[in-house]
Formats: sequence, C-alpha cells, structure tokens
Amino acid sequence: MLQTDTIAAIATAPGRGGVGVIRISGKDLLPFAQAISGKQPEPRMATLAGFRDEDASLIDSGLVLYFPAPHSFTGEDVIELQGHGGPAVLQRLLKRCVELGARLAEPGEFTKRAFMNDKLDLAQAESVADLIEASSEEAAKSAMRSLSGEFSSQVNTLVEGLINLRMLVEATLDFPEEDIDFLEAADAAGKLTALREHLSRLQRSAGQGRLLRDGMNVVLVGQPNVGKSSLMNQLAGDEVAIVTDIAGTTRDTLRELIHLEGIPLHLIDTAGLRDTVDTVEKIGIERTWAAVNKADLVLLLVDARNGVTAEDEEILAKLPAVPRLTVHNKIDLSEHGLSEEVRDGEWHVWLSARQGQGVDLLRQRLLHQAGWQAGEGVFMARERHLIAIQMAAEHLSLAAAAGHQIEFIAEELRLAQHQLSSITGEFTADDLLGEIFSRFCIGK
Ligand SMILES: Nc1nc2c(c(=O)[nH]1)N(C=O)[C@@H](CNc1ccc(C(=O)N[C@@H](CCC(=O)O)C(=O)O)cc1)CN2
Ligand SMILES: Nc1nc2c(ncn2[C@@H]2O[C@H](COP(=O)(O)OP(=O)(O)OP(=O)(O)O)[C@@H](O)[C@H]2O)c(=O)[nH]1
Ligand SMILES: [Mg+2]
Repeated sequence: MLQTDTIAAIATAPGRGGVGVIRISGKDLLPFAQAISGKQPEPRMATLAGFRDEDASLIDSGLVLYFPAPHSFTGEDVIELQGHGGPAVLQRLLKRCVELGARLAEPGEFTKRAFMNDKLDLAQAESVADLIEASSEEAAKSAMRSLSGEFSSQVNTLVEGLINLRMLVEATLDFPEEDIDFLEAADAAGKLTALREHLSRLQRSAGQGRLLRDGMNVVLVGQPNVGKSSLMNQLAGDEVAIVTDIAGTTRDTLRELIHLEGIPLHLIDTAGLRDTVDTVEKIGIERTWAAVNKADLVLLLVDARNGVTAEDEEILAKLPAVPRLTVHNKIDLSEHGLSEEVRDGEWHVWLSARQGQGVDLLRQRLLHQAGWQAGEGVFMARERHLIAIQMAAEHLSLAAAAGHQIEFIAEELRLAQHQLSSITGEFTADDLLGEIFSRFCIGK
C-alpha cells in the first residue's frame, strides 16, 4: 500500500539559519518545480530561481534541485527549495507548496518512503533518526556505521546462514530415511554452532550501540551529608547542586546529563535518606525512591570514616535488584587512600568528592559497570534490535539442544530467522512501522 501523494516539509531545523530547505516528494514533480520557480530544473543540478507566490510576488530567491525518481532519497521525484533560512520565508514557501497540491509531511514520512521504496532497510532508516539525535561523536559514528548498512549486512549474513541450514534440515524432513546421517555428513551441528557464535558477537556490539544511544540512569543515594551533591558536582564539572554542611540540603531530585567516552549518563542527585518529620523532606525522600526504581546503576555513598554502617545496610536492603557501586567518600578526612576493591562480588571505590581524588577511578568504574568496552565496530542499535537478537539466540539454543527431533529443530530455526529478519524489516507489522517513524522529526 504505497502512498504517492505529494508531501512537503521544512527539512532544516526551526529557527534562523544561513539557508533553509523545503523538501517535496511525490510523483511527476516537474510541473510543480515549474510552478514555484518558473524554471524546469535539470536533474540533480543546482538552479538559481525566484520562488514566487500565486500573485507572482517574489517570496524568496534560492536554489531549486530536482531529483527524478527513482534516483532520490525517497525513491520518488524529489524537489528541494533551498531558500534563506528564516521562519517567515520558509513558512510562506511551504504554504505555497500546499497551494500547489502538496500536503504537510508527517514526522519521518520521507524516510518511511525511502524504506517503502527499498532505498533503506528498517535498521538503516532507524539509524537516520539516531544519527540526527546522536549526542556524542561516538554515538554519531556508530549511527553512521548502521546507516551505511554494516549492521544490516551482519544481520543479512546470519539470515542467509540460517536459510542454508534450514534447507538442510528441511530436506531431511522430506527424506526421513536419510535423516541423521545426512545432517552429520553436512556438519549441520557445526554450522549451527558457528551461527550461534556469530550471533553472540553481534549481540555484544549491538548492546554497546544501545548503550551509546540510550545511556544509563545513575542515581546517587545515601544518608544526608555523605557528599552526594558534592560528587554530582565533581562528575558534572559544575556547581549544579547546592552543597552545605547541613544534613538534608538536597530536597528534590536533580538531573544532569554527562558523557563518559560518548556514553550519556543521566546523573540523578537525591535527597539524603533518613527518618524525618519534615513534610518537604519526606516528599523529597519519596522522590529518591522513585528515582532509585528507575535506575540502571545505583551509587550508594557512605562516609569513609564510618564505612558501611547499619543505616547504610538498611538502605542497601531496600534497593531494587540493579547493579550498584558503593562509594566511600571523604577519604581526605580518613586514613584510607584512593583505591577500589571488590567485596562479596560488589565494587567499592574510595574517593574525595570535595577534593577530587579518586573521581577518575570512579569514572572508569562507571564505564566498566555500564559494560562499555572501547573499540571499533559498534553499531547503533535499539532495544527492539536487542530483543530480536536475544529471541533469535534463544531459538538457536533450543535448536542446539533438540538432539534428533528434526521437526523441532526446523521450527526453531524458522523462528530464529523470523526474529532476525524483523530487524531489517522484512516482515514488519504496520503498527510497528507507524511507531518507529512517528518518533522522527518533521522533515525527515
Ligand atoms: N540537500 C540535502 N542534503 C542532504 C539530504 C537531502 O535530502 N537533501 N539527505 C537526506 O537524508 C542526506 C543525504 N542523503 C541522501 C541519500 C540519497 C540521495 C539520493 O539522491 N540517492 C539516489 C542517488 C544516489 C547517487 O547519486 O549515488 C539513489 O539512491 O538512487 C540523496 C541524499 C543528508 N544531506
Ligand atoms: N572533607 C570533605 N568534605 C566533603 C566531601 N564531600 C562532601 N563534603 C562535605 O560534606 C558536606 C555535605 O556535602 P553534600 O554534598 O551537601 O552532601 P549530600 O549527601 O548531598 O547531603 P544531603 O543533600 O543533605 O543529603 C558539605 O559540607 C561538603 O563540603 C569530601 O570528600 N571531603
Ligand atoms: Mg545533597
């Protein structure tokens, strides 16, 4: 069900800029270009023209570009009007496009058409939005790797491998007398193992990409006065939170976005946890628990002079099952030097939030806890992709454990293939497409 009505949108960011672009996509757009610019632009050549209103008054003078189908971003005819980048001019130009029969494009509609016309697969289309949204150089690089098809081609290689294996397995279903010997001769088990290994490598790099895209919520908790806000300020490199020696200074949760090696960390400073009758502080503490329940990582701060006290143990007991790190703060007041150590399988770091010693150590520990391993080859990936990869891995492990139940193996391989194909959009429900593209910005 391909829509080919003409859509138009301002493609450049709102606000003022040197140049502003209107993009139009549809069928047979040459008359459209003629109507607005008075010229028949040569394909893929920049042509200077006056953009005129219905009454022939000049709206703007700019460049018109014409990309005839199918050699365009969307695969349809595309016209671009590159005018001056002011909101009033661009709005007038857009209004003129609508008078000439275009309708306003929905968010992501250009990219959706590119997907529908096989210019991009679904993972590539998603990476267009991720590239635009990228909040760090590393995130942008990994989105570009996905956009150029590296992620998709790994997925496709796996799908091809699965198809080959399925052909073997299904052939034995048709000729049961040969079954097991035939599969053994073709080394079906070895092929399955190789596919599972490839899939688990893909899972790792996609997991890293997801981290670059979504980052983590890191929540600082602890008793009043242990130095949560001081640590927040150190990590943020700015005085974002109020610090005083009065216990109960922080009342509200406070968020600050920082990047470590390109990974977005949403730091959340919270009200110190203690029994209190103060109404405002009570509400603050409720908010602390609400934040803790959305944490990907909890930093429990304790005073290095006392270590983990009974009160701290009480807090620990109430934490949800998320990874955590214990930070022993104020080493400048204790004999403890800066260091880190594993106790009962959990990391402890000693530092001074006020003076800064040990904060670099903590940064490294945070990256490690996040699962970050510096290196090339990270693809931008989304939760949706990770779930599909995980499900495919589960189907393959069921297939590997199925012994001689050939029908069962065949079915698990089929399901694994289906999951992987959903990443590049071979089988995709309309509502999922709607969901994916509606999150794009307008004009994309
Ligand atoms: N002015 C402008 N700049 C832009 C875009 C745009 O739409 N307009 N893009 C929008 O995202 C990005 C570039 N992406 C594009 C992708 C494909 C085609 C295109 O015309 N593809 C044809 C021809 C390929 C070729 O000549 O090699 C095709 O695929 O057939 C154009 C832009 C970023 N910069
Ligand atoms: N000597 C020393 N003092 C520190 C250190 N970190 C924090 N402090 C001091 O401890 C006091 C409390 O610090 P905050 O950062 O406000 O503590 P908090 O945990 O945010 O406290 P609440 O907001 O009340 O829960 C302030 O006087 C800080 O200057 C440190 O590493 N060394
Ligand atoms: Mg505080």
